[in-house]
Amino acid sequence: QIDPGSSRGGRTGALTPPPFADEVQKIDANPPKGTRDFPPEDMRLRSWLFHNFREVSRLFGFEEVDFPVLESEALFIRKAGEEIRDQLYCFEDRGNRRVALRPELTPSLARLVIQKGKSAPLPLKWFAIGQCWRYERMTRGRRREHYQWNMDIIGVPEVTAEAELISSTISFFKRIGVTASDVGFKVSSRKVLQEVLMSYSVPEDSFGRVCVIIDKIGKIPVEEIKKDLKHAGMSEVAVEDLLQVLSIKSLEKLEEILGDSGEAISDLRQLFSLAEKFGYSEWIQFDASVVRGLAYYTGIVFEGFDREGKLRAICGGGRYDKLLSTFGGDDLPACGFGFGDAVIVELLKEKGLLPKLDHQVENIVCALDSDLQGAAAAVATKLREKGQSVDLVLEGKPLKWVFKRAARINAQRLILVGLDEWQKGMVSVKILSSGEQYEVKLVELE
Ligand SMILES: OCc1cccc(Br)n1
Repeated sequence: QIDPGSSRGGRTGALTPPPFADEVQKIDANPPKGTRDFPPEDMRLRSWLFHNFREVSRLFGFEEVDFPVLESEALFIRKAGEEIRDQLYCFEDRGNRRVALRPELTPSLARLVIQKGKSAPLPLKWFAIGQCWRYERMTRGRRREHYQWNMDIIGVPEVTAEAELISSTISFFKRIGVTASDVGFKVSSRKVLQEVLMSYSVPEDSFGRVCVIIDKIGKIPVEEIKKDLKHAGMSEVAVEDLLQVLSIKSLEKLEEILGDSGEAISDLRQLFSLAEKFGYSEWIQFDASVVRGLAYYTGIVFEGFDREGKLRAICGGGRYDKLLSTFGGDDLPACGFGFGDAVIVELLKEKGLLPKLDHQVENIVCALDSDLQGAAAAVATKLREKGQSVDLVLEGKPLKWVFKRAARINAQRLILVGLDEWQKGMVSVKILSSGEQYEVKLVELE
């Protein structure tokens, strides 16, 4: 609030710099590199997206949770060489604590599950929508923040949990007009990998690291993949054999290699059978190469992709049965997915599925005389108390300006408060789409 006595107090006062500013410093109006503002038109799209995230979560009986954007850095320190670690947005706070802007939501969810302990009866079905951060070198011009929708089921060891989660993402796609011709899910299990690595006696503690390397297949040259795998302790033969297995695209072929008695095959067979019952078989396919880039997955993993192959993964997730115990919690089975807010919008643009979302107001209320500003406020309040949206014109403006604003905000009705009508307890109403105009008693204004 500027002191009315100051040089800027009155509307007509000369616009000289206020006494407290030693110099006028023009700030950079853009947000920090890699981050976005959400002006109204973008915020309407984001709100529409989040509304659909929330609606699907509600339909699946999930409860919303949230966590701080700032977490202890320790939550994300894993030694598997993940990209998410290299790009951690971390710093030391004024209390000399190592903290980080969360790069994902799952570790926070695991922390909250541990914190709640037995007070949160299993199974937990929680969802969250939160902003996640990474410090990406801007040479790649990529974003440093995005919003992620996460759905997680804690306490269910059966593959029914993964089948339910995939069903929820497909429900989301269908709600916004995306079909199985646009998007598919590659599904596999890290137990496939585990069974191959065990047959070559690759140490268990290399597992996470090997998964992170394999997730780079298709993103970096295969020679680099092979070099990294050998560096992670795999023999030449093991590497060749593993890459052979990862190229398998059918469960029958996989069974030939792994046999039909392992957990990997049994989990996958059960998942594909459940997909049939859920009615989404056309959306999913087995693809042994999908491992996802997070070290903590231990079983089924899945990834939503655009069938035209133009975009990065749209969403992804899987089972992470060991994460809670690595945080010192109980050995609880868990699975979940993350669904970012950016790639999906690129897909909607590609498919011409962006919704038309205009700002809309039911009423614009305007006093025809400055002495009636209070009366106009009373009319606005009455309508708002009836649940109607009102844009109240807050200053004396010519009618031409009012009509222009009414058009810009897509107002349905213009309500004019004029002296003659007001003295009769009436206002004049104009339906802007038809031009119909009438006077109505204030007490009867609906
Ligand atoms: O999908 C990985 C990720 C994490 C944080 C921020 C952004 Br943008 N992307």
